[in-house]
Amino acid sequence: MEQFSISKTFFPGVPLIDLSKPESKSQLVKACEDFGFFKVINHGIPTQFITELESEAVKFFSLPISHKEKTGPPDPFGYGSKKIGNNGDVGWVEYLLLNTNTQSDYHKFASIFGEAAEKFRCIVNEYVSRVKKMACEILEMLADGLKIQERNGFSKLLMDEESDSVFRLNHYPPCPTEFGESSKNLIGFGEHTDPQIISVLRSNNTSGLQISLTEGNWISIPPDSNSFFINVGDSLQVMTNGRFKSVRHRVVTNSSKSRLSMIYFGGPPLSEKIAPLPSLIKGEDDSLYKEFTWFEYKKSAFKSRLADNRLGFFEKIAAS
Ligand SMILES: C=C1C[C@]23C[C@H]1CC[C@H]2[C@@]12CCC[C@@](C)(C(=O)O1)[C@H]2[C@@H]3C(=O)O
Ligand SMILES: O=C(O)CCC(=O)C(=O)O
Ligand SMILES: [Fe+2]
Repeated sequence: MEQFSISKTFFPGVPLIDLSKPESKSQLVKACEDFGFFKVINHGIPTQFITELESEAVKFFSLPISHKEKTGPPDPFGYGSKKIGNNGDVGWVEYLLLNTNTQSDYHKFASIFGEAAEKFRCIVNEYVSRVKKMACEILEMLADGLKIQERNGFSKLLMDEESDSVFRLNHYPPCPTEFGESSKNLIGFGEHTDPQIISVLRSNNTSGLQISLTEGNWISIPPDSNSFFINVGDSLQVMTNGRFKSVRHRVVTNSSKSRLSMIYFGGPPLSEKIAPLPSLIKGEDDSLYKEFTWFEYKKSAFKSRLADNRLGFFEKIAAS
């Protein structure tokens, strides 16, 4: 028993997956089963699209607060600072939440960027479409690796015109304190799991991201601005009937450098039923989860606190 728990908490390091290698398919499946978290290289996204967006983001966050606030509060899209969600969570972070399918937020940016608003939106759109394509390729390799008949079983949900996906820019300013060391554990973004199917994160070279594989133990993830970090979301955990794990993660502040991250959250259409794929269970009765749509899950998620176990509410209680 003792040995088991030790081996369960042993973390050999972030799985590094080279998407150009044929063996990456089985490595992806293993990483999703073991940790729900991995890093990809040879992802095919030219650096130019990443650095261009990064410099737009830097420009945006360096605007005076009064300007930035004109694009907020996040309703749910727009600029937000410190407050995360609607239920009392706060962090040492400012962010921009954007819709990936419509330009409904465009007017908000036009008011502060003027003509540059169009350029900003173009750069975001270009980046999002590339990252989404990569996310779909990964989801197809995963479906293949799980021997699901429909290779696009997961990816079609992101490809759907109605896909409810989100894009986020997070900026964590340096968080100095008079007491030096004590700023080490300040929270930038509180612990949580992402509700969607898959999240694709790119950050600058400032540390802060941590994942938790066992309660209360946090593993710092070394930053790498040339790679993408991928994490399994709650919806993919459900669609694989718990075989893939939605990873708990958080961001702690840095006392001297600012961290900038950009994240694509690939989600299904609102009306989509989230349930284990038939080939991953013997019968409907073997689903670990009650039936729900993405709309229902999202609604419930937005009523929760960041750290809540959102899936718990949708788990079937084993008959005693
Ligand atoms: C307390 C919160 C804040 C939430 C909703 C709810 C639970 C989880 C948070 C996230 C995490 C992933 C991106 C996001 C956009 C999402 O879909 O779920 C976030 C959202 C927000 O930052 O507004
Ligand atoms: O900003 C980061 O690096 C991660 C933030 C995060 O987990 C999120 O926005 O869901
Ligand atoms: Fe997250």
